[in-house]
Amino acid sequence: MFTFNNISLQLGGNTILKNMSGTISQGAVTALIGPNGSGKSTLLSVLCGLQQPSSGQVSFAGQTLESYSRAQLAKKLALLPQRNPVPATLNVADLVCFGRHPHRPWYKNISKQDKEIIDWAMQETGVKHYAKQLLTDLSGGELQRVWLAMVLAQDTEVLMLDEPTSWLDISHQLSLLKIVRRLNQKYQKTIVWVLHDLNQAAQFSDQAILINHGVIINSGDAHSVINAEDVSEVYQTPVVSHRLGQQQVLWPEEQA
Ligand SMILES: Nc1ncnc2c1ncn2[C@@H]1O[C@H](COP(=O)(O)OP(=O)(O)OP(=O)(O)O)[C@@H](O)[C@H]1O
Repeated sequence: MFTFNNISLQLGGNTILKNMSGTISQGAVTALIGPNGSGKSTLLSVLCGLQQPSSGQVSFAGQTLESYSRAQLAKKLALLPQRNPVPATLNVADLVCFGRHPHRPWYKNISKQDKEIIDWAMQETGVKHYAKQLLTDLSGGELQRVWLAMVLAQDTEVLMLDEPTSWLDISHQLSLLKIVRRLNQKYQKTIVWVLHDLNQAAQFSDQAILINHGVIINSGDAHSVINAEDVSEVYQTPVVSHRLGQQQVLWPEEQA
C-alpha cells in the first residue's frame, strides 16, 4: 500500500529521517516502534503527506504521494495525531461529524449518508450512548475512543494512529487496541500506529518497523522484529524474552 524509497528529512538543521526505505502492506496492522525522539511521528507525517521528505519518494497505492491532492488524500488516509486539543463547546457527535469534512463541501449540510456513517463510527467505537455529552465531561479513555470514532467517520482505507493508547489505563488500552484490531479484521482497514508498549505492539500488529535515530533498524513480521536482542540494543535497556501462555513477552532483565 505504501512504498518509500530512500527518504530523508532535515528539520531545524538536523537530519530526522535518514535514508529510510520500506513498505507497508495493504490490510495489515503495522507498528512503528522505537525510543522517544527516534522519528516515528515524523515518518507517520511523511507517509500521510503532511511533511515533504527532503529527498526520496513515498508511493501510496501505486502512485507517488505528490500526485494526490490534499482533498484526495483526506479521503484515503486518516491521521489521529499524538496530541489533540479538546474543543470545549463540542459534544461527542459534533466531533465525530468533523470526520466527514473531506467528503462534503463546507456549504452543504450533512447528508443522510453522512449521518449513517457517523452513527456507524460511534457504534463501532462504543461511544454512541454518550453522543450528546460534552467532550470536556468525558474521561481520557472515553475521549480517546471519540477521537478514534472521528477518524473512522472519515471512511478511509488507512488509519494512522500516533500513540492512541497514551494516558489510558490498562483496561482502556486493551479496549482501544481490540477495537482497532476488529476494524482491521472486519473492514480490512490498513492500520499504521505508533505504540510504545512493545508487548502490545507484538500482540496486536502483523508487521513492525523498528526505528532508532531516524534509521530503520529492522522491519517485517512483528514478532520477529520485536526481539530481545534488537530491543535491548536500540533502547539501551537489557530485556529478556519469556514464554507466557501462548505468547512470548519481553521483560526488563533483572539487575543485580
Ligand atoms: N519541526 C521540527 N524541527 C526540528 N526538529 C524536530 C521537528 N519535529 C521533530 N523534530 C525532532 O525530530 C526528532 C524525531 O521526532 P519525532 O516526534 O518524530 O519522534 P518520535 O519517535 O515520534 O518520539 P516520541 O516517541 O517521543 O513521540 C526529535 O528529536 C524531535 O525533536
